[in-house]
Amino acid sequence: MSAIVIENISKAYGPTQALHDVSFTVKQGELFGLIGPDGAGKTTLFKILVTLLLADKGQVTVSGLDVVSDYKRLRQQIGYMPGRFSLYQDLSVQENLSFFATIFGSTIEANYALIKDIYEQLAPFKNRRAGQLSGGMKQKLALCCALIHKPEVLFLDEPTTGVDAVSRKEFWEMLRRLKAQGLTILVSTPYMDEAGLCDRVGFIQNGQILAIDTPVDVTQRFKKPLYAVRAGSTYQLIQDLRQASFTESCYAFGESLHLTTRNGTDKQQIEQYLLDKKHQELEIERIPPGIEDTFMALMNQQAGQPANQ
Ligand SMILES: Nc1ncnc2c1ncn2[C@@H]1O[C@H](COP(=O)(O)OP(=O)(O)OP(=O)(O)O)[C@@H](O)[C@H]1O
Repeated sequence: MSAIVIENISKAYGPTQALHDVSFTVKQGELFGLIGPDGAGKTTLFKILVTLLLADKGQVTVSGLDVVSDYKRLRQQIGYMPGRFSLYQDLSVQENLSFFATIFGSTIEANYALIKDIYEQLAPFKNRRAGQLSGGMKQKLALCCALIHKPEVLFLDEPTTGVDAVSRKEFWEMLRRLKAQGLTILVSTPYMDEAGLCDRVGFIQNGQILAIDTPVDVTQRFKKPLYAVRAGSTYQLIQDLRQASFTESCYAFGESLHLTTRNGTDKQQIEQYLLDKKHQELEIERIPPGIEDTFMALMNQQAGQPANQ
């Protein structure tokens, strides 16, 4: 059964088309990741899903309730953690949590089981003002506040942006535990490494969904051979590869460059070209595509389309 059903949603702000005919569903109990760069339309979509913004066209139901006609009942059943400003900076940890419980007519004690794991990490700081917590702690408190009325569906808009790597990892472990308790979770992120932690991912760019699939299956859409290339001078390497007639795309990925070629150009031909250009310490390896490679290829495909498509 689907917990979230999005059908043909479009939204414009004046001349900016923020969402263009977006449709997809999220299954009950699923951890679904919406992956896309800044400005892709993630926040706009979240605001429509949590009843804070009206779409120009299309329909959405969450837990079987329409986001427009049933918005009051729906607000009781969803938790929303916006990208910013969800906490009262001058209230303490405990006061923030009590406040959010109270506005939903609940108490911290009533739903403590759901937040216990997370709240225990915050307990030593329960009298500290939210504004004085670290980024990672703020995220944990904001998550507790979004959970305190025991929602069925949780919407998390870029919860790990600006949070250190250790806290990001911990945050995703918390999400897996919440999923195990039956929650449906829709989470957005600009970080590709987090995509692999979701049950399914949707790629969004320029207000359009480019692909939806499991993290493993989505990489099957990347059909061309992919090579990781390294050399003594990465700067010169990228210049030369981008000028090569066989290059379709070439990006820096960590320490190496990821290269896709045209017309079946193989490893020997790439090597010969780079040796002719006097590159040293060359390493060329055929590699399987990752989620980020797939997203980049889909984005390029979209960019290559005429603007009216
Ligand atoms: N209130 C607004 N008025 C005008 N344009 C807006 C408004 N809100 C968003 N936009 C524009 O709509 C597009 C989608 O923005 P949105 O915030 O939904 O994207 P996003 O993927 O959440 O990105 P970010 O992470 O930067 O918030 C962008 O081009 C943005 O500039």
